Amino acid sequence: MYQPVQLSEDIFYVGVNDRRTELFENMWPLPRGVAYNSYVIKDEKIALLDTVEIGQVEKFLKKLQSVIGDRPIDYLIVNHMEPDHAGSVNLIRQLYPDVKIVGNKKTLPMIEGFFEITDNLMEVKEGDELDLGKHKLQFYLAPMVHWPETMVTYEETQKILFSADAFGSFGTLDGSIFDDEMDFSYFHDEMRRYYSNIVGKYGSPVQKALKKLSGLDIKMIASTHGPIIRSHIEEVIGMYDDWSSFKTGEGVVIAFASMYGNTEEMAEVTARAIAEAGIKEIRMYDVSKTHSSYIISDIFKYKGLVLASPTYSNELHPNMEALANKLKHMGVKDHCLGILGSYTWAGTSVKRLTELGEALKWEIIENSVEEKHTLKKQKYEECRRLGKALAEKLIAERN
Ligand SMILES: Cc1cc2nc3c(=O)[nH]c(=O)nc-3n(C[C@H](O)[C@H](O)[C@H](O)COP(=O)(O)O)c2cc1C
Repeated sequence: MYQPVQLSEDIFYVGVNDRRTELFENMWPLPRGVAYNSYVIKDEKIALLDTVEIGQVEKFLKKLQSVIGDRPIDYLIVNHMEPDHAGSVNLIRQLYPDVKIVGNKKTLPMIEGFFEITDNLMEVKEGDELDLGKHKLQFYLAPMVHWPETMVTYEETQKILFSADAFGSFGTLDGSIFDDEMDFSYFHDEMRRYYSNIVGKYGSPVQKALKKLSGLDIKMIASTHGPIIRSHIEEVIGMYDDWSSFKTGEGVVIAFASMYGNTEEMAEVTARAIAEAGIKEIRMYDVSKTHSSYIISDIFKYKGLVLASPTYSNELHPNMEALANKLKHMGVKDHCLGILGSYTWAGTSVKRLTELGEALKWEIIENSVEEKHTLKKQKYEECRRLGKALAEKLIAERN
């Protein structure tokens, strides 16, 4: 039996926690689980806003029915078609055969494609309004945040933005559902890891959506993952603005690959020089130990980056190659890059990392360091110089 959670007198949270799934999208680790949020508005008409991942449907239906009892659902608003939210659409339709499924012109073909549902569909356009009685819903398209059909729904009377995946976070809602019921800073890292890895490629569509929504008076943001935000609205909009415009802070991520420790030693020496030059935020990651989602999340936070890799079969170390490919695929912008490499007979890792930095139009710190065999005096000094130069570049940008 679940206690209903109210956003307002007639608007309820009916989302669920998933603490069992190891990998979100079978890719991203979930050490703190994930919440699939769904909401229901109980008015003259009943509207359900998004559903949940199908594996969680039993809990979801219990919650939903504890709110609406025997009343039918009139509208199912599909803000986003990803299966973690649209996964239960078919079942809702079977249980409530008269429900009208509401989406935009990109949603409805997906409803047909995924569920073979072709009737009782209702297409809405930018700015359209749906009257539920006391409550009125407005729809705004947010294409490529981060799927093409994504839209958000604004409830006018309570001024709640149902924002689909935007402003979402990994992590379950452990009793506290609203940001002011918890230490919200606990969610910052998981929110950024969610944004950077899932949405991060689509900075410019996010910017467009933020501009579009800036005219709305928003009192609450109800995303499909993570806490409902009502006390940190400006802060999270600011965070999204920074991340989507690739605005970073002072600090350095050092990501290295190393089989025998030669490249790691170069990274350590460089890190020490960066610290001595006055940079306080340094995050060093072994790409073979730490999942790339955490490294990418910190790359979205800090401007400085050092990539260090041995040459491996004439290429980058495979785990560095994987990270490099993700960064390239995401089009991560505006970083200062220091490059380190180690080899034994013919080095190519520095060349490859330079190509990556150039492809992403990053500022590459001069004099990348490539050492043959173990680290010796001359290259040791070069690593120190590189670290100092990177730190000075970041410090020069203060204010
Ligand atoms: C499987 C394998 C492939 C390698 N391929 C190359 C190569 O193509 N060119 C080269 O110069 N060194 C190559 N090496 C040597 C390493 O790049 C070199 O030992 C380097 O110093 C290792 O750095 P680490 O101690 O950080 O792992 C290879 C080593 C291994 C184990």
